[in-house]
Amino acid sequence: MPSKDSDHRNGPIIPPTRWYRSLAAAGLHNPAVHGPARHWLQVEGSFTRALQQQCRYRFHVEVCNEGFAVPTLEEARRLGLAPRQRAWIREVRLCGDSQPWVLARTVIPLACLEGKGRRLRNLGNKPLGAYLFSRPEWLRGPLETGLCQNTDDQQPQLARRSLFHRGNKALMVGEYLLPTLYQR
Ligand SMILES: C=C(O[C@@H]1C=C(C(=O)O)C=C[C@H]1O)C(=O)O
Repeated sequence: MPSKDSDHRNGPIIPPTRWYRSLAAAGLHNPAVHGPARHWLQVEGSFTRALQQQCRYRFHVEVCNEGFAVPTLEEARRLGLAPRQRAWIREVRLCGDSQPWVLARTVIPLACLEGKGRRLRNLGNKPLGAYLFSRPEWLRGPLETGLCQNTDDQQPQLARRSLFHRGNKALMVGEYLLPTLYQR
């Protein structure tokens, strides 16, 4: 997938991340999960909605990359996909009051794009959360906590992700918190 953000000069990028089943498990490796980011790592319901509530004047979604691409091996395993199987991958910045607050990466397997799911390819700047949370057939699984593997303090350090299920189909949403969100 062509990347518009192939280096840090263009702003934060989605880093390699190690995923844990719970906040407590991640906390054994990095106690920062219990700091000011903790609230955001545990938000239930729509993350978009929670961010909108923090804005003084404007929330918006900026699409960075969107298209068919091969998920990482770890993502493919988590979603039960064959290695090298392509999926629709959407990477965005969730911005509050014109500042990037969260980077998000969503992996949508081909099976999810069939039928009504084809709309998932045409979200543009509309938040995915508005789509998922207005359709009761989509159910969220448990939240995982991620520890990002980099040292630059402008980059995401902590993340969360979950699968959304519709029947036997699932897509995966990862949200990478930028320090600008929780160090305000
Ligand atoms: C899953 C949600 O959707 C949000 C919107 C996204 C997008 O538009 O690509 C990505 C991740 C989310 O934080 C949510 O609001 O909970």
